[in-house]
Amino acid sequence: MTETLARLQEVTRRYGEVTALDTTSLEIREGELIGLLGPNGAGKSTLVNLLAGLRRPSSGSVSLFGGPPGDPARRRLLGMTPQETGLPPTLRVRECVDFVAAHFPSRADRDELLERFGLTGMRDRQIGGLSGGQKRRIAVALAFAGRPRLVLLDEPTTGLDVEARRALWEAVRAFHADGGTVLLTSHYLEEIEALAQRVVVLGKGRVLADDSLAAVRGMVGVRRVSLTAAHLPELPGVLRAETDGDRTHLVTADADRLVRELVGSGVPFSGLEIRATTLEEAFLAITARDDAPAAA
Ligand SMILES: Nc1ncnc2c1ncn2[C@@H]1O[C@H](COP(=O)(O)OP(=O)(O)OP(=O)(O)O)[C@@H](O)[C@H]1O
Repeated sequence: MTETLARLQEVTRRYGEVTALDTTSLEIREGELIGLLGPNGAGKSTLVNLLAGLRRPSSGSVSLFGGPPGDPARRRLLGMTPQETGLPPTLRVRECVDFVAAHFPSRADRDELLERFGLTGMRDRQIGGLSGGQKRRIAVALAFAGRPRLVLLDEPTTGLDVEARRALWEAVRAFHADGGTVLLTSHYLEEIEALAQRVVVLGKGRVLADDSLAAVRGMVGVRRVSLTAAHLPELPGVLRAETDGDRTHLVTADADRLVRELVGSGVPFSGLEIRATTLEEAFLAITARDDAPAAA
């Protein structure tokens, strides 16, 4: 049976009046690559910090490798890149990797690690002289320095250009292919689609969906209806509308009804296309549904 590496059970975390996580349960099993998706303030960082033992729950329980996350022996099996990191500016890149690795009993090969994250060319440079994106790449690489079993990456590629982002995805994939387990949060839906097998959608501190990428899309059943028309009447069930040149794109949970109404309205249109949604559209539909008043 696959081992559970980390678990939140009915966890609530409050900051004063704000409930950042609301009776949330989640299990991370060995070998998974989980994408944690949610709008600003959904509770993603709070969840990551609870798993890393940096915060304690207001109620409920959190376990990491079968015990309390604050326990140093357990923390040594965990790699983490928080949302914001400060790196010592006077250390050289290789020195910084060695310094972090020295805290772990099992260490990644430094030069291999630098190579994997595209940092070989800057190994002898002082961190203070590097760009924000370069520092971010180092901060992510450091999460892997102690050969962790589980890695938590909180928005790992924020601020990186496309090339650096792709290099980092490759490194995460390679770690996962070697049997590593990863939980990553991201605002880049493309990133979740590119990496994750399981998607957890958080909204207002609650798990709105926890399933495979395909299932999360299927669950909301959202379709994108595109057409060209000079003028469109009011149509039912439109979750979002966008125009792109002369094309109009309508996101809806009931494409059949929308098209019936459109045809019934007698308005001329052409180039009708209906397709499955991207994760972004599915995600917007899930969170929109959560905001909607309960059906009578
Ligand atoms: N230290 C804190 N003190 C007070 N409120 C906090 C604190 N940390 C988080 N919060 C609040 O808890 C809620 C969840 O925040 P959290 O940072 O976990 O969300 P997030 O999903 O990571 O957001 P983002 O995508 O913007 O990083 C927010 O309303 C936030 O303002």
